[in-house]
Amino acid sequence: MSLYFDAVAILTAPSSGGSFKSRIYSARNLRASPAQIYALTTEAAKWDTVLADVIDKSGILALERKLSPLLALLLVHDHLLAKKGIAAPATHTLRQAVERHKARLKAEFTKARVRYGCATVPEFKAAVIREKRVADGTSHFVYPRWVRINNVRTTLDEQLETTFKAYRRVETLAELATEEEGKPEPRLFIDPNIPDLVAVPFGADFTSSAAYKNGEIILQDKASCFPAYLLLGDRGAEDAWEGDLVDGCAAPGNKTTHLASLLAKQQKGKAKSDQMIYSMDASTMRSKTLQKMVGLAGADSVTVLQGQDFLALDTEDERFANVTGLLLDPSCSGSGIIGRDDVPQFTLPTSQSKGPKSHGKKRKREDEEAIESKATPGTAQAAPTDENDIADGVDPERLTKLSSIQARIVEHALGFPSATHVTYSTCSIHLIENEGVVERILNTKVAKERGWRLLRRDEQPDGLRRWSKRGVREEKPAEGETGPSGSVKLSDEALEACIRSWQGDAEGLGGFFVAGFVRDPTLATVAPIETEDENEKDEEVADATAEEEYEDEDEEDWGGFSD
Ligand SMILES: C[S@@+](CC[C@H](N)C(=O)[O-])C[C@H]1O[C@@H](n2cnc3c(N)ncnc32)[C@H](O)[C@@H]1O
Repeated sequence: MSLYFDAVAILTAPSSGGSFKSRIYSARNLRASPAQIYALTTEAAKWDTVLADVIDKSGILALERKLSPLLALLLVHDHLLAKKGIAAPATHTLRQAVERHKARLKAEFTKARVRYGCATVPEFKAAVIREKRVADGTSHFVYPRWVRINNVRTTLDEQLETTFKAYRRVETLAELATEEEGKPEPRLFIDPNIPDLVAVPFGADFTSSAAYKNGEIILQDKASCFPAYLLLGDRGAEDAWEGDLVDGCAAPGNKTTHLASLLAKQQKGKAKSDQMIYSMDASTMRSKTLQKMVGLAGADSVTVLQGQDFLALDTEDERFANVTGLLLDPSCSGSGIIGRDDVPQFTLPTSQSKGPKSHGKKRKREDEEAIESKATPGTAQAAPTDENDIADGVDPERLTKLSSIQARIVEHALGFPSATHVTYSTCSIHLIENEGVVERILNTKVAKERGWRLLRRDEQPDGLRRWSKRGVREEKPAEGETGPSGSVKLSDEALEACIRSWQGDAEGLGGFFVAGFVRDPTLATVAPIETEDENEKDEEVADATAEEEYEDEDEEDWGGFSD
């Protein structure tokens, strides 16, 4: 089936649970690539009110009987806004049904842009998005576009002089959301917590900039930058990180490339180091994305182990003898991701045609088959929200299984012979996947035997020490709602060591959790300690691992998309 018919089918199917993205990736019977369907539907949804108006005013639904309102909206989106236009041969009947009216459509679109007082399409897009946020009551949330500077290829100063030259620096995040008359002024906020991270207004689009295409800048949400910074900190050339690193659950590669960037910065001015970053992902498809992103970022220090299950990595393997730091960001419920469960809702054109003439139920198969998936925008990097594509939902059983795997993964990391620092992170808001895993880890045999403890707040890198959102002791559903609940028995100091972020506040982030573990030989016990019934634990983990499907294994080759 074609891109547009697939998109219509996905958008009109009854909900089968899970996030919109996971529904696309797990759907069978689709002809177009899931990445293209996702990009088309999410992009078109941003423009729905404008496109519905343009279609209504141009009157094409009354004239083109083959077009349903939703199909017309998707086709007109690509006709007016996709670089290559509609993804179908020029002779295709549906493409012709839209292109016959191109002068009218273009004129109505231009009139709409002028009505919004915008000189360019990107400005128009930003204005439309702003208007929608006011309409749905989320305009007070600040969700900027976060941009990380890749020190492997460039520096913050260099980018301020080039990519962001026309940007005016503002002192607060809120100023990025300020409404302005006429042409919005490009504004830039330099983040006070994460080095080399900046924020720009949400509508800013860098996907066609040289810096983005060359991997000099990487679109990565702020909270997603916490783990690598927590691991490698504010070191300089004098006290640079020693030893190799492992990123055990790495695709699409945001945190791996961040590790490489931090190492590159620490080593500036020093002779080329032979330090290695071993980066892996159990999913072979996602490993390809990882490999691409590492290449784009110029991260030569990274060796990608494609399709490698971190749990199957032999801690005693000689290659890893010098691994001192590990970053673990395993699959999680993704409950902290903004807009995760939103199936795009479309405002549709209203002037409907009287319906297809005689094709009826037997819509011409050739129509569908002739449409090829070639026009939906593709970009060079992963979108920030691509980090967690697998698990979803708040089914308590699922959360318990996820937390078992998460704990098992961190526990495995603590067993690397030379490891001194480990970080564990999720983009989940649930206690069981966060503080619950930390509590479990601190009670493991390996943690006690080897003297692992939490990296205290006062030991954390400056920017994270100053971050105020910390671990929680209890999770309770809000009044009148159902949801996971639970509590942990961690000390106040341990909860202060845990770092959190939440959706819907003035920080401009989604829900995220990270904790650092550090090995303190003075705490190591001599005799092994049994903390749990080992057999029972192994069985539980084996069950959970067996059920942790890599749903994305069927993904077609990743084409990338902007959010
Ligand atoms: C949250 S995503 C990682 C995002 C990544 N750290 C980033 O910043 O771009 C979790 C990844 O862990 C991978 N994964 C899950 N279990 C794994 C395992 N046992 N070994 C290796 N990778 C695993 C999944 O395939 C998925 O790509």
